[in-house]
Amino acid sequence: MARFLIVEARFYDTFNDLLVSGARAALAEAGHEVETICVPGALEIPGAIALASESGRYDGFVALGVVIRGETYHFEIVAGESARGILALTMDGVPIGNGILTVENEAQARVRADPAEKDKGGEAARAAIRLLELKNNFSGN
Ligand SMILES: Nc1c(NC[C@H](O)[C@H](O)[C@H](O)CO)[nH]c(=O)[nH]c1=O
Ligand SMILES: CC(=O)[C@@H](O)COP(=O)(O)O
Repeated sequence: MARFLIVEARFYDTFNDLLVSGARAALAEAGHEVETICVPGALEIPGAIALASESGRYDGFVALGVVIRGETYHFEIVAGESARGILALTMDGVPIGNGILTVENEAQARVRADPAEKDKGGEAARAAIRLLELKNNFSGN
């Protein structure tokens, strides 16, 4: 059993509830413990994971959030830089699954957040589980 932390940017409650539900179901199915914390937006997720990882209290992380395109370039920043920050941590050995939806509208978000549809929350959790398995295998644990 491992301990995972879900770090969610709770920008859209309805979609986040669906994403968290899917991630929790995947982690429970694999027999892992899970805690959840909230941050203001997707840009804060990589920093929150970095801080939590330094604590040594968690084995893996699931990043969840919803970024919906608005009128300005800010979408590219929020979507791209949150992903870049997560990948930088992953490349540094932190098992993270990225379930931050980056979509054009709410209809696209709903289909991807719903565990009965594309289940991107569950998908991100399974990715984090797999990365932790690889980390443990490569380190001989
Ligand atoms: N527009 C969305 C944001 N924007 C907020 C940023 O993520 C960040 O919190 C702010 O720039 C302060 O640093 N965040 C989302 O998660 N989703 C959005 O659609
Ligand atoms: C993804 C965003 O940051 C977006 O929701 C902000 O909307 P806008 O670009 O219209 O300010």
